Amino acid sequence: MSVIYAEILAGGKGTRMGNVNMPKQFLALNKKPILIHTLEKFILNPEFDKIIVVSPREWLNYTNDIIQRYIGYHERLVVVEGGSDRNESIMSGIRYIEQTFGLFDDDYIVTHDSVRPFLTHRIIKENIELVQKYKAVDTAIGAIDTIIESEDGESISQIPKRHMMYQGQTPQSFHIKTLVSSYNQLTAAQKSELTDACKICSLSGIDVKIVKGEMFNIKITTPYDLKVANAILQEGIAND
Ligand SMILES: Nc1ccn([C@@H]2O[C@H](COP(=O)(O)OP(=O)(O)OP(=O)(O)O)[C@@H](O)[C@H]2O)c(=O)n1
Ligand SMILES: O=P(O)(O)OC[C@@H](O)[C@@H](O)[C@@H](O)CO
Repeated sequence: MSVIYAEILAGGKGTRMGNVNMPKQFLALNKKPILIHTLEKFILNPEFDKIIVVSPREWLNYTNDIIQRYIGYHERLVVVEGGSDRNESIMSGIRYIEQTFGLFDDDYIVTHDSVRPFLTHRIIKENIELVQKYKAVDTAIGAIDTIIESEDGESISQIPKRHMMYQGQTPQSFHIKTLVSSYNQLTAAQKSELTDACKICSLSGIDVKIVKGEMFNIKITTPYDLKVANAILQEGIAND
């Protein structure tokens, strides 16, 4: 019997959001913290046995307070301390699972950026379905613009075929033991270059399947993104 965990990544500082008084995942979107918008999507899916929120150490109490205020006590929800970078935060949540419940061969985890509040129930459902078959799943949208690669930021090194290019989103979902064993094989240098979690598996030669994302499943990173997010809400663009 599979156990499906959700891990909501809220352990960042949000530096690209500029001079705000709190990490961006706690900023209000239509009078409710971004994190709460995201959490509500996961709570609505009964397939998650546990929903783990990873938060910066100095914001743990605040995270629990806003959950209490906007959601109330929820037996499947738990807040634990994140890590020094995004993948260390993922591993921190997995350490909590191992220490609290143990790790078993049919344990899976759906990891998601807390600052992507517009993910849909379809995306969640397809991640849960595919990860139990294929061990690693990414959520991505086909590139709209032509992607160019530049090694020096001044001239183009190559222009890949656009129809083969995608932009990664989240959720990113994994067979937990596969993710952990792949991560433990990486060097510090390999880990430092990662900007997502699926590359942990692809570097180990594991086939990572793709779930189709949505253009509106944006990651709120800069003040511009926050304006876009408000427009998405006001215009009712994000539909399930
Ligand atoms: N140590 C970290 C770093 C990031 N994240 C989470 O990973 C998601 C995507 O990361 P990003 O958008 O880069 O968030 P920040 O690292 O907070 O942003 P910045 O790079 O601007 O500081 C966010 O929900 C963030 O909270 C995390 O859980 N733990
Ligand atoms: O931590 P950062 O926000 O810099 O990057 C995270 C992104 O890479 C992640 O949200 C997806 O794009 C992964 O495909």
